[in-house]
Amino acid sequence: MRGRSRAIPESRVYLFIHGWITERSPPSLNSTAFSLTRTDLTMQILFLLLVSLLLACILKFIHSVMWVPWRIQVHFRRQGINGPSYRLLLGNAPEFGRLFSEARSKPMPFNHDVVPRVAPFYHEWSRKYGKTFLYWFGTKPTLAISDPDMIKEVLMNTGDGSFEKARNNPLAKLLFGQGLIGLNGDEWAHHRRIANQAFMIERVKCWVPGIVASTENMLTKWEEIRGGRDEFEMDVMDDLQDLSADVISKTAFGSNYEEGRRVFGLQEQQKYLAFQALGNAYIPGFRFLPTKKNRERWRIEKETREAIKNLIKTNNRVTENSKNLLCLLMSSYKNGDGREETLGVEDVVDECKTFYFAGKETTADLVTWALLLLALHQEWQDKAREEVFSVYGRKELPVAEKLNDLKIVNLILNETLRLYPPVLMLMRQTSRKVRLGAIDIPADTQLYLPLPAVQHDTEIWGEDANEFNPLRFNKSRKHLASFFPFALGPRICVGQSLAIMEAKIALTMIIRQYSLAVSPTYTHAPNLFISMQPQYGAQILFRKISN
Ligand code: HEM
Repeated sequence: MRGRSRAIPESRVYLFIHGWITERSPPSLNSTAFSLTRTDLTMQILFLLLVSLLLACILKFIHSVMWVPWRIQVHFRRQGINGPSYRLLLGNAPEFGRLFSEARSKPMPFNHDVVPRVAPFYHEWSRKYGKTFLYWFGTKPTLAISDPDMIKEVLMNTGDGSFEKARNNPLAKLLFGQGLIGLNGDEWAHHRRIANQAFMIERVKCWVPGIVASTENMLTKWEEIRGGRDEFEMDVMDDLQDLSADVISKTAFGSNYEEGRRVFGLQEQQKYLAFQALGNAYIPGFRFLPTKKNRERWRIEKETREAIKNLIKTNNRVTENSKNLLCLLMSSYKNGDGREETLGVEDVVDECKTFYFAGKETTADLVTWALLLLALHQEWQDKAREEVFSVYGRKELPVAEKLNDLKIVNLILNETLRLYPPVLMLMRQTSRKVRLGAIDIPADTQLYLPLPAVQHDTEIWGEDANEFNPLRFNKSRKHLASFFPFALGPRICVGQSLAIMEAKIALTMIIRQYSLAVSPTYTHAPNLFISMQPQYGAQILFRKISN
């Protein structure tokens, strides 16, 4: 027995236990051999740790990409909610992409049944699975809900954390920084209280002369293009985007608006870089790698922030700027419990980026679609022009006090926002388990509120839901959440009054000067590119109206 026990030395016992049995001769018990044994032991422990770590990762991976999605899918199916099946890792992203490319591949007749083109996945899946269905964005479950009562409950939720803004891809932060659009919780509430003060209607009215001046500049350019002809054709999209950028720059930076426009030029470059990245799958951490495009993104971000900070410094010295957004955002306000609140410089920089991102394309889209609709529906164009003549005459420049008298223009803008809402994707996220109507929704489920589909729904709007009929806004609506182009509730668009004011002024000044017709070169193809835009431009024939 003694001989056999000596035949298996201590060191080999370890090796055996850990499966590394070798034919090495037993080391003698001198100090070198002892330290070698300790090294081996450390290696063994490290190896064990690594194996355990790898196992844990594999288990976590299986848990999050297979078990959790399967369990959530079953959870919804038991409640009668179906949808396209979850596919490993990618979810329904490939079908989502395919449906969009198919929809974009061909134009449509000039009617207003645009949902199949701008929300093709909703169109397809709601017909197969019903208006409430579950789909997967990668491993993220997304519940589409179109019942106006449920939408109202989600949007009107006042910050108990049940329905938060869905978290953005970190790259999107390059576009709007840590501004209102991407914030949640107390930080959002703090920014929002100050932004609400800055966008109070009385303040927005002060920006009217600036908006009128920008529109006049645009019309002077159009007159140069006309060059004395009776009729000329123009794609209005780019000019209306420039007008919108000009207006935001003026409202934000007052007399420094030229420098402001340079900053927004940088933002425009950033937008294209960000969208290139957003088009690809997001790889965590990739944005920190010094690739050529990332270095370009960082450079633009640095330059933008520095330029806005310089504008803030200049702004503080110029007293006539006291009405601009920058100044209003830098001011302090008393909150509900009487405490003074302010935003820091970095916060103001983020908000300037946000306003540009949120306000430029959206407002330009509204005016673009309104002009196209008026060009198509001549009877409404005539009615709107008559109203403009009766409110402002043929020469008077629009003033804030009379904008509310433009009732027909208002109906037309509402009907435009119903049929062609600039913002198409409204997303929320449950931060905890919640009950919505009769549905139990687990935490971390995204909610897709199909704004265009609800606004075109024949069950809500009647058989003529896809017709252009501004008069429908003369009657009161049954559901608050059947029309929500600016969202609803606490997160309603902060720039709504500015957008409507700009759209009214632009329409007024354009239709007073020109009669419009749809150009034969126009191709109807509403498209989701950040917001709803005409894919091939908005070509309109303009005919000068003699005074
Ligand atoms: C026709 C033009 C516009 C439309 C249709 C529009 C639509 C919307 C919608 C639907 C939301 C809610 C998004 C969501 O909750 O997911 C929103 C939020 C927002 N909009 Fe607008 N918007 C327009 C113009 C503007 C303008 C001109 C500005 C500012 C200059 C602006 C600034 C914002 C901001 C900062 C938010 C975030 C508010 C918050 O979360 O508290 N928008 N907008």
